[in-house]
Amino acid sequence: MVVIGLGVGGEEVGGRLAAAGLDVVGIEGRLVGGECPYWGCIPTKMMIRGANLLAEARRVPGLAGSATVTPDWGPVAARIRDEATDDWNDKVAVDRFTGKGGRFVRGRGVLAGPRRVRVNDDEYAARRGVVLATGTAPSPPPVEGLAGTPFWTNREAVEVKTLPASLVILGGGAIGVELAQVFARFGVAVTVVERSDRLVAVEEPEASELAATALRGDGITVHTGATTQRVAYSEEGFVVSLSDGTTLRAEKLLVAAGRRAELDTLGLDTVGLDPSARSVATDEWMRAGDGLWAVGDLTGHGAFTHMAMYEADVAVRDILGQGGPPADYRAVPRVTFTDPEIGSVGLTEKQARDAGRAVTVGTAQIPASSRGWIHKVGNEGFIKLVAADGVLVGATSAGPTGGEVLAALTVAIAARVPVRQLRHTIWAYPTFHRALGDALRELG
Ligand SMILES: Cc1cc2nc3c(=O)[nH]c(=O)nc-3n(C[C@H](O)[C@H](O)[C@H](O)COP(=O)(O)OP(=O)(O)OC[C@H]3O[C@@H](n4cnc5c(N)ncnc54)[C@H](O)[C@@H]3O)c2cc1C
Ligand SMILES: NC(=O)c1ccc[n+]([C@@H]2O[C@H](COP(=O)([O-])OP(=O)(O)OC[C@H]3O[C@@H](n4cnc5c(N)ncnc54)[C@H](O)[C@@H]3O)[C@@H](O)[C@H]2O)c1
Repeated sequence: MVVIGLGVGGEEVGGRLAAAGLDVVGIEGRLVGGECPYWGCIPTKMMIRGANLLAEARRVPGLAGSATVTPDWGPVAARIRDEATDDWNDKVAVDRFTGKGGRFVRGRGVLAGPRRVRVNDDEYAARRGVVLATGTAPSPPPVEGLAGTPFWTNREAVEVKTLPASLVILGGGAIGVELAQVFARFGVAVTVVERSDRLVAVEEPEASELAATALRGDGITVHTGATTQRVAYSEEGFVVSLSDGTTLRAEKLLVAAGRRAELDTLGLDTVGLDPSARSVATDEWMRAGDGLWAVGDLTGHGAFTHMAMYEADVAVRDILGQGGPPADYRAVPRVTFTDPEIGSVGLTEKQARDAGRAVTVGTAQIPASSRGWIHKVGNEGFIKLVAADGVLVGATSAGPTGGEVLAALTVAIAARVPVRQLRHTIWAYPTFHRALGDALRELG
């Protein structure tokens, strides 16, 4: 086998196939492990951990005495270097892969025909096949003046050692809102510019509203429905002009306006696939063609580490002929790690209605629950359930532990637990997840 891209998905596929005794060549252009450990999930969640500690300390007055909070980015930057990324060195990860029997090649792999891959000046012919796992890269929007300026992507934002005084963020999706809150809580003057009419627009409208309220509560200026007309850069920093006449000035500019799979340079045409496509289409066994599999971000099923791991598992079982269930995307969970956390799984109410389902909805507010009331400051959040044909088809769990509460909802959707059974389930008192019972009672 040849695996192109040893990020989250590729390392899992390549490592497991090598450990099973197959002859595996793994090709990686940057760092083995991919975006998640070096510039994604792990370092950003370390940043969020620091930011949330500051926010909790600021909540001490009125509940537990007084606290003097002095933010310092130093420990966060050090932890990212020392504990998360080894200063962006992947020796440990490369050794992990070769230790399982894989052959590692550093370079950019390109398909050169069915079961053939070119990398550096070599060409590899795979007897079994090729796995594509090349992920996604930041995709800056076509805004006049932006190209050529030293704007940040998530990579520079994670690598920052000294915080700027001010920051404009283009994009209010998952990256934009998570990092906006982090930097604001460390004292940066942050402005978020979002093109669509709400933040985290893939989520329920109630979640977008909650995110906007939370960000504004952290002193962040939020512009939604905003068109960025022009970006200019000089020694004094960035000037971002919006089409409504607003001019924003900031020391740094973070572009978090989406990511895309770089498929045009992957040689897809040599295996009969469209190099201008946004994603690589697969069947339910992650097969993209004869002797060709694709896993992770580039399949377009959801750009999450747990999705890359899930698809890697399906592909490995298919390649090794181990059987088990094929890919099922009914219960894909996702968590945006703002404070409050916004977890969701399955369909939104609108998606379910647009699919022609006869939908019922139930909601409960976390502050109105016993635990929310006890928690007091920082208790914002809600549960929203979307049901059709007697089972849940979608749910949102937002709150101080929104991502954790989501687990029960993911199981309910994945296992098609009947709503009538959920209604008669005992939810421990006084937990945040007990609000599920309230939302179930509201379900029409
Ligand atoms: C800031 C940020 C925060 C995130 N937070 C979360 C989170 O909290 N939870 C979550 O679930 N997900 C999160 N994600 C998403 C998560 O990082 C991705 O979904 C995950 O990394 C996808 O894994 P992958 O294997 O598909 O791609 P990647 O991890 O991107 O790996 C692809 C690898 O392929 C390599 N490559 C590309 N082209 C070639 C080529 N031609 N030849 C050789 N190598 C190549 C790349 O260098 C890369 O190492 C976050 C992402 C970002 C950017
Ligand atoms: N907690 C998590 O699981 C997590 C965290 C971060 C990232 N991720 C993954 O990484 C992916 C990429 O994150 P992202 O936030 O870059 O993308 P995104 O697609 O989630 O959000 C991008 C946002 O930018 C907006 N936008 C696009 N062009 C714009 C412009 N010119 N001006 C202003 N706004 C503009 C879009 O409307 C959208 O809301 C996510 O989809 C997610 O799957 C996951």
